[in-house]
Amino acid sequence: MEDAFRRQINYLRIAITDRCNLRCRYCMPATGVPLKSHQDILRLEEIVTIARVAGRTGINRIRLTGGEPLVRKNVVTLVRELAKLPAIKEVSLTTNGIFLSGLARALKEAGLSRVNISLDTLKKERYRYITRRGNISSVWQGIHAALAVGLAPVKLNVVVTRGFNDDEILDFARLAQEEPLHIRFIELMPIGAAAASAGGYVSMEEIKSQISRVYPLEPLADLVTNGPAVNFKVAGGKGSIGFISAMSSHFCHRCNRLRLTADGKLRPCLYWDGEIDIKGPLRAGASEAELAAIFARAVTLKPAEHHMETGWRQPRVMSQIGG
Ligand SMILES: Nc1nc2c(ncn2[C@@H]2O[C@H](COP(=O)(O)OP(=O)(O)OP(=O)(O)O)[C@@H](O)[C@H]2O)c(=O)[nH]1
Ligand SMILES: C[S@@+](CC[C@H](N)C(=O)[O-])C[C@H]1O[C@@H](n2cnc3c(N)ncnc32)[C@H](O)[C@@H]1O
Ligand code: SF4
Ligand code: SF4
Repeated sequence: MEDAFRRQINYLRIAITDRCNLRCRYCMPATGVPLKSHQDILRLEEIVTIARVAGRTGINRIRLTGGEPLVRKNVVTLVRELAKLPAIKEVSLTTNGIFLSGLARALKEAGLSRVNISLDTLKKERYRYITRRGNISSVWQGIHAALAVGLAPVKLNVVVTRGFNDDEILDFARLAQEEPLHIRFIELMPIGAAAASAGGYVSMEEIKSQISRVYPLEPLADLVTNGPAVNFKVAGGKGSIGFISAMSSHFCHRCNRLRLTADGKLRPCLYWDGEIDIKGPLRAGASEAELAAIFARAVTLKPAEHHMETGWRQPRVMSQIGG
């Protein structure tokens, strides 16, 4: 589908749960967020129906996110059903990695293509601090399991926060040189729990110039991606380095996506709060053609770009949108 700004929309991010086993400080409050009832959350077969309809409208790549997608019961079955849909060329996953080691093989066998794993620090105590409860060893077990079963390329998402983990930029760059890991530095977006951080992000240019002084970077075109990262090779390295510059140099002009929230709303943009209910019509018996028309309407509502610099006045936090 083409939107009003001539962008091709072919990618759907599905938040399969609003629950999470962590409480990352920039993502949600310490107390968590009020969870939707079981009844309000899309059932797995409903997600598959919506994905099949999405396929009719030109969506051919799906990413599962959340909340934490691996806390959803039967996530492997869901991946298997989605990967079987003829129109869908790729099913990928964004996860905090804590439960990945036990699921990686089954996910791969079910048809998952690849994983992005969130890891903001290499230090055990810092990891516990930023996630308010996580054990970094479990994440490393997940990363190794993903590499072992071939959920490649394995990407690590690193949200950089000034004064917290910006002293680890070179350590992550070294990791990209020594291991087949693709490190993506993400500018902190002032959304949800991070709403007060507008302007406080560490820019891609700042990170890149710090890295370039030690590790020469060359543009890299062939890393599998459906997303906003700009990627570089580290000279002589096994992995790569990417930048997701949502704030300093946004990529909205090449936006290709819609989002589906766990409670069944189609969201045309990460930032804007316009949402269209698709769960209601689905449960009321709408045909697949009628549901496809809802997708088409969501695409027409996509804005040209975000305006995160003007703040965040919405009730949702990031875990309720899926990142
Ligand atoms: N501003 C903005 N940020 C996004 C968008 N999509 C993803 N992000 C952010 O990019 C970061 C990485 O997202 P991932 O879930 O790993 O997905 P991706 O980078 O699109 O995935 P690849 O296909 O591997 O490139 C997260 O912090 C997301 O919140 C988007 O449409 N707009
Ligand atoms: C909301 S999480 C959901 C998936 C999974 N729980 C995880 O952490 O990977 C998706 C991505 O959004 C990122 N994220 C969350 N809040 C963010 C913010 N305010 N700015 C930038 N990225 C953010 C996370 O670091 C993660 O990589
Ligand atoms: S970033 Fe992911 S792991 Fe962390 S609290 Fe948000 S949803 Fe959970
Ligand atoms: S902020 Fe909105 S318009 Fe910009 S890339 Fe993300 S979803 Fe697309």
